[in-house]
Amino acid sequence: HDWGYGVEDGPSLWHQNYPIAKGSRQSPIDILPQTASHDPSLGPIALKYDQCTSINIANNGHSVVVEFEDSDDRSVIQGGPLDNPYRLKQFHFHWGGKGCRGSEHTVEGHSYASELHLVHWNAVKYETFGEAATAPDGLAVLGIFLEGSVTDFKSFNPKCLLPSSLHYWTYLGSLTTPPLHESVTWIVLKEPIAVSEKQMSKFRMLLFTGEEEDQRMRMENNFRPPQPLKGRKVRSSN
Ligand SMILES: NS(=O)(=O)c1nc2c(F)c(F)c(F)c(F)c2s1
Ligand SMILES: [Zn+2]
Repeated sequence: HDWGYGVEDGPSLWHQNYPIAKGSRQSPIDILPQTASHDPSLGPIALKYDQCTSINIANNGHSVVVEFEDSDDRSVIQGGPLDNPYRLKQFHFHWGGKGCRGSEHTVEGHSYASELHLVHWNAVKYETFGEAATAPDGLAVLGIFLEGSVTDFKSFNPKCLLPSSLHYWTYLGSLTTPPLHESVTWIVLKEPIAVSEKQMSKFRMLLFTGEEEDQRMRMENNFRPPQPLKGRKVRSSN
């Protein structure tokens, strides 16, 4: 891969191969709740994951990704800032090496141990995920913070990964990994979910490299730091 999270290929160098890294709607951002404008026209988000069909789970060298069958509207997110339903394509995580750094979005400078991204695409307007991924209203990613605490969570359907409250912040942004397309309507839930240190340690056992490579690189700190807001408005649901 021509990018990573190390000293030679990390986020501060991505602009060399991906100039949009310095674009006007990059993600993640630091969310300031006090300056987020409450928008009463923002309705609740609706998640329909009941018939969700996961296909596989893989280590793609940057994260652990669970892919879903997206040939129809069986698993969609709609409502909130979205004008039509967006189909669930995959979910994946970002995390740190230890402690509470690891999330991509931060809230008043506060990081969480990890961040779950549920990636959806606008199949009403676009034929394929690839096409949607380059369109300004092509993707909707639901971000959920994971906070370390002593609890356990069972194997899951994404539905049970959700916190009790679906209150959210929303803003127009980008993919947080190359190609960094500015195609994402971000919906970040305010309430984190709890995961145990044991679960976090399982993430950290994943490798950036293949098992067979001699330099076993532990996968950790696979998060991009917050990017300039550049005049964007962050809106808050009620
Ligand atoms: N971290 S993210 O913004 O949710 C996110 N990045 C990417 C990405 F770079 C891709 F190439 C891709 F195919 C994705 F589906 C996502 S999803
Ligand atoms: Zn992500």
